[in-house]
Amino acid sequence: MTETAIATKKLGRRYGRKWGLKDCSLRIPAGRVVGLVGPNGAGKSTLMNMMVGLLRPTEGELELLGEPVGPNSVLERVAYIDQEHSLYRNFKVRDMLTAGRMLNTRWDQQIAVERLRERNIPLDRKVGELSGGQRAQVALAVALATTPELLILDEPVASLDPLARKEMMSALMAAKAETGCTVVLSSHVVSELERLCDYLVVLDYGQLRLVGDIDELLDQHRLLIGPVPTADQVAAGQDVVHREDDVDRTTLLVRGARPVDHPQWRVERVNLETLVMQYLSMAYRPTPETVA
Ligand SMILES: Nc1ncnc2c1ncn2[C@@H]1O[C@H](COP(=O)(O)OP(=O)(O)OP(=O)(O)O)[C@@H](O)[C@H]1O
Repeated sequence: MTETAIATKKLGRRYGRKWGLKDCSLRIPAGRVVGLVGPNGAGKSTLMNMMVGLLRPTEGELELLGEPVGPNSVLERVAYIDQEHSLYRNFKVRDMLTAGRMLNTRWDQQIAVERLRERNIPLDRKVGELSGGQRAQVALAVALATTPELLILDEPVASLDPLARKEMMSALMAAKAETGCTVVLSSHVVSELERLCDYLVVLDYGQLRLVGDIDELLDQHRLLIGPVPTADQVAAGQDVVHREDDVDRTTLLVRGARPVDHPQWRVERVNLETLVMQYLSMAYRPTPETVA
């Protein structure tokens, strides 16, 4: 097992004159559950598609599990589930397994069959006749039967109702616990990822905004809250990520908070949703090439 699941160096992808992702350098340890977060158009799918070999980088380097991404390479050790759950709707479930077996050298039929039996999903049913939640479970069973070391899911629960969402998330957590593989999943909704993920990547306008172990990120940041007139003075001694002025109080998100020597100011821990929202609303002006 390699220690690093994903390593990128100045990775970028351009569509015509516009960059979908630019200058992305990160290193993610193996065995983590990684939440890839950002608003519409942030570059999440662009990054994921490069990881699974569907898009070529325009510039930079990309290694998965210690190997550069390319045909007949590390991709055999990587499974991908896209937003449509990567299934042929006219195939019977059994046919999906046959296709999986023929296309993957690392295929383990028993993993798929057992998972589907546990969820009462009949093998002779057409994929298109299953519910959305069942289709998601078939996609996960097929992906896990390829015995991946890295499992990448592009918004796996976006199209599901709340119950199917919960079932898919539980199935993912159980699969992660059983196999120990690294999981990367994208979402717009931070609260959806909070219970599942222990590592975070935040993208916006094709730029990497924040990356790290979630507990460490939460420990490194604090909210300082106090009266507006003294805000400049307090902010001057801190590494301020984001500042919000209301009528009578200022909230500062700071990194590595230094002691605040001011009785009217209080220091609070930040939750993940606030942390991400404040990084996303940091003053940032996209360059002309990164906007449509
Ligand atoms: N095939 C394409 N041709 C031109 N521009 C593209 C193409 N695919 C993506 N883009 C642009 O690249 C940027 C990043 O898109 P991407 O799909 O990676 O974002 P995303 O974070 O996955 O968004 P969403 O959450 O809406 O799926 C966007 O501005 C998008 O318009």
